[in-house]
Amino acid sequence: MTESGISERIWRRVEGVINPFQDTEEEVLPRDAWRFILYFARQAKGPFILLLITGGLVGAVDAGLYWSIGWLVDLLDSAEPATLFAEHWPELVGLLLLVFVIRAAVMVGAAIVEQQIIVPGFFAMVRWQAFRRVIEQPYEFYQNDFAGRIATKIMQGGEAVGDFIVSVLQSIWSFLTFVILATTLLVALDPLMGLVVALWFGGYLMIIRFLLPRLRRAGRATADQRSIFNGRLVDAFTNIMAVKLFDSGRREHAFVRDGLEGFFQAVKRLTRAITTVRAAVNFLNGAMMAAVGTIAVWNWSQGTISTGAIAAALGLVFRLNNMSGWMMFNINGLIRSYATIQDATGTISVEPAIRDAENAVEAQRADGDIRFENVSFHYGKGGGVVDGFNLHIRPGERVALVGPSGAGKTTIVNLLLRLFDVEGGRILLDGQDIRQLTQGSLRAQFGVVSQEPMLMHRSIRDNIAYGRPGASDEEIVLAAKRAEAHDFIMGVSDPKGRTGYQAHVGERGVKLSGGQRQRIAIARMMLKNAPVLILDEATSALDSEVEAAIQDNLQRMMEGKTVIAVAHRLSTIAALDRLVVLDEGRIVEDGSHDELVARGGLYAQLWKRQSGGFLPGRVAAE
Ligand SMILES: Nc1ncnc2c1ncn2[C@@H]1O[C@H](COP(=O)(O)OP(=O)(O)OP(=O)(O)O)[C@@H](O)[C@H]1O
Repeated sequence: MTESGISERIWRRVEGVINPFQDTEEEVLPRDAWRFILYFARQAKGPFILLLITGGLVGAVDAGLYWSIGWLVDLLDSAEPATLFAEHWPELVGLLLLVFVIRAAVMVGAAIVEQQIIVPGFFAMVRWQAFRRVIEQPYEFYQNDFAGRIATKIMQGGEAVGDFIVSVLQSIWSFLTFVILATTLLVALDPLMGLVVALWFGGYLMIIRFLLPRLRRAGRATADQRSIFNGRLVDAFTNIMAVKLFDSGRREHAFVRDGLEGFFQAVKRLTRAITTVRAAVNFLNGAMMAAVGTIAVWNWSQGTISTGAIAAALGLVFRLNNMSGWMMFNINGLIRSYATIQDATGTISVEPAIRDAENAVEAQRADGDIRFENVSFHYGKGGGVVDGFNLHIRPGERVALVGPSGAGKTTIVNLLLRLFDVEGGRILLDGQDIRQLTQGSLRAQFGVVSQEPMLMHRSIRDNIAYGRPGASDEEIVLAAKRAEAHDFIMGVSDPKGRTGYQAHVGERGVKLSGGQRQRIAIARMMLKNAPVLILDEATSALDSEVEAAIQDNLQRMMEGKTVIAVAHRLSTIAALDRLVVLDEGRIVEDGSHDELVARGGLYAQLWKRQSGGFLPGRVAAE
C-alpha cells in the first residue's frame, strides 16, 4: 500500500469515530442550553473523554516544562562545564525528550482529537439532528419565521455546541490543570507564593462571577441582534423583485440600516464589557507577578531559594499571565457559544404544534368523502376567519369554493390538509377524524396545485418526480405531456449547460414563468395520482389557450376523484358539480352554476361582474 493510502486510512479511521448521521428517539430536543449541550455530549462520550485526558496532559506538560527550566538553571549553576554531559546526560536527554517528543505527542494528540474526531463529525451530527426536528415542524412554524434565520440557527447551533464542549474540556481544563500544578510547585518553594497564586485565582473567579454576567447578557443581546439583522438581509434578498419594484425611496436601506444599528449598539455594549474584563484581568495579573517576583527575590536574598527556583517561579507566573489573557478570550468565546445555543434552541427545540396522535393510523387510499363538522379556526385569534363551518363533499364530487378574497377558501383547504389544526369541530375523511391519521398518509391522499406552485432548486425531472419518488422517466414525460409542459421543458436550459428535464429551475423556480411553474406543478400532481384533488387557483397563471389544452387532461384526471377547486376566474370552475359560495368563513350559497345564477345572490353578482366585464363567459356561452 502506498504511503498516501496508509495516511488516508488513518485519517478516515479517526474521522469515522463519530457518525454524523446517528440520531436518537427523542422527538423534541432539550430547550435548556445546558441540557442541550449535555444531550449531544452524551452521544460522543468517548471522544470527549479523550479530549479531557489530552487537555489535562497539555496543562501538565506545560507546568513540567517551566519546572524543568528551574532545574536546568540550578544544574548549570552547580555543575562543572567539563563534566556536565558525562555526569548528567540521562537527565538532559530526558529534558530533550520532554521538549521534543512528549510535548509534541500530547499536542498532536490533542489536535487530532479536536480537529479530526470532533470538529467534522460532531458538528455535523448536531446539525443533522437539529434539521430532522425542524423539518417536522408544521407549516405555521415556517410562516412565523424567516427561512434564512432557521437555517442559520441550525448551522450556528451545531458549531456552538461543538465549540463550547471543546473549549471546556480542552482549553479550560488544561488551564485548570496548569493552575493546580503551578500552585503546588510554588507552595513547595514557598507557601507564601502559593498563597499569592491562590489569591490571584480567587480574584480571577471573582471577575468571572461579577463581570462575566454582563458580558453574557451583552453576548445574548448581540446574538439576537445579529439574527434580526441577518433576517432582514435575507428578507430583502428573498423578495428582491418587490425591492426592485418598490424600493425607489430606499426603504430597504432604512429597514436594513435599522437592523444593523441595533446590531452595532449591541456589539458596542459587548466590546465594552470585554474591555472591562480585560483591564481587570491585567491588573490582577500584574499584581500577582509583582508579588511572586518580590517574594522570590527576597527569598533568594535570604539564601532560602536557588536561582533556578526563581527562574521556575517566574516562568510559571509569566506563563499564568499569558494563559489567563488567552483564557479570557476562551471564556468570552464560551459565553458567545452559550448565547448562540440559547438562541438556537428557541428555534430547534420547539414542540411541534401539530404531531401525529399516539395511536394515529395509516390512511388507506381514500374514497374521498370529506366532512367539515362545525369547524372553527381563527389563526389563534379571538374570532373570525372560519366559524361553525359545515360542509359535506361526497366521493367523486367536484366542488368549487367560491367567494371574495379573504373569505377563507385557502384556510379551509389548509385545514383539510392539516397544515393547521382546527380550533373547534372536526374534519372527517371517509368518516375518520383526520387527526387520527398520520400526517404523511393523510397528505398522500391529496394532489395539490396551489396558487404559488413552489418548485425546488433542482432539475425539472426531480421536481416532477417529487410527486412520486421512484417514478420512471416514461411516467415523468407522460405526466409532463398531459400537463402541456413537455414542449417548453425540451427548450429549457440552465447556466451550467443542462437542458430539458435535467435543467435546474432556480430558487423556488424563479427561472420559469408563472404558467410554466404551474404546469410543472400540475405534472407533479398528475404523477402523484392521489384520490382527492385540490386545485387552489391551479390554472390562474395559464393563458386561455394552454388552459384549454390542459383542461381535457385535467377533466380526465378528475374522473372518479373528489375535487376541491378554488378559483377567482369563475369560468374555470363553473362547470363543476357544485359551487359552494363563502363569505367571511361561512357558506352563503351552495348549488350548481345554473341554480346559483338563477338565485341572483352573491355568486350571480360575481358571475355577472366577470362575464359581463373582462371575461367573455365561456361557460355561459356553452
Ligand atoms: N397565517 C395567517 N395568520 C393569520 N391570519 C391569516 C393567515 N392566513 C390567512 N389569514 C387571514 O384569514 C382570512 C382568510 O384568508 P384565506 O387566505 O383563507 O382567504 P381566501 O378566501 O383564500 O382569499 P384569496 O381568494 O384572496 O386567496 C383572511 O382575513 C386572512 O387575512
